Amino acid sequence: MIEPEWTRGLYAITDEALLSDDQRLFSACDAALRGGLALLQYRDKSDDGEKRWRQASELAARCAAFDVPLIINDDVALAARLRSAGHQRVGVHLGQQDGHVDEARYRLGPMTIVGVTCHGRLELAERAAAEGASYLAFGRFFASRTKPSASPASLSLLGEAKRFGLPRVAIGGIAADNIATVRQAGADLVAAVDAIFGGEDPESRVSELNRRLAAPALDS
Ligand SMILES: Cc1ncc(COP(=O)(O)OP(=O)(O)O)c(N)n1
Ligand SMILES: Cc1nc(C(=O)O)sc1CCOP(=O)(O)O
Ligand SMILES: [Mg+2]
Repeated sequence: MIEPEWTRGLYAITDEALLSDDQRLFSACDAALRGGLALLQYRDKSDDGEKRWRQASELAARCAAFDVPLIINDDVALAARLRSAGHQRVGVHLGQQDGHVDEARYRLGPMTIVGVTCHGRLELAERAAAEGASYLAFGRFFASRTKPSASPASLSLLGEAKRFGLPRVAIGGIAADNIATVRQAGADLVAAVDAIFGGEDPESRVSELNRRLAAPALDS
């Protein structure tokens, strides 16, 4: 089977504190897309529904121009609304408290990307794989400024999770100086917030992360 292009590479995640208004959000995401992303996740923990709809629909259009899927964090209803509005390459990321894969698939369609947080636990990955997840996210692997409270995970998980046959995402404190480590440990996709959006010039940051990601993993 030919792997879809989104299954390897860099996965950028937005943050409403770092990208605090529409202009910053859209220009930073455009720059990151120009640098070369496999996936972009819209992560906004506010309860401002009007803002979330406005920003997510604009990002969906910008991602479509780069042929990059947009993943909506937590919110299946928002993803469903975007799909109804014609944004077909919109998926969802679910944490352990964010609902079930089968329900998301039922609402969003069988081909939709539905990613699942598995923290540092293979049994969560096994369950997510059995329920039909599109990718398995593990972390955090390093100290994270964005989510310091995230529980730590061991790098050896990434190799062990190969048996599920799904793309493995590594997240948490990943930056230019450690991205090769998670790649070598088996990550197919590497997710980052601060390393991409935590300073000037997201395009150069993404290019540099991609350059360091290019080394093949030992288990590929
Ligand atoms: C790619 C990716 N991996 C993990 C997470 C974390 O999801 P969750 O545990 O639901 O926590 P919040 O992001 O909702 O705070 C993620 N968003 N993306
Ligand atoms: C949203 C999120 N989830 C995590 C997990 O471990 O589940 S770590 C994290 C934050 C990732 O941001 P940064 O790249 O800035 O560390
Ligand atoms: Mg969540």
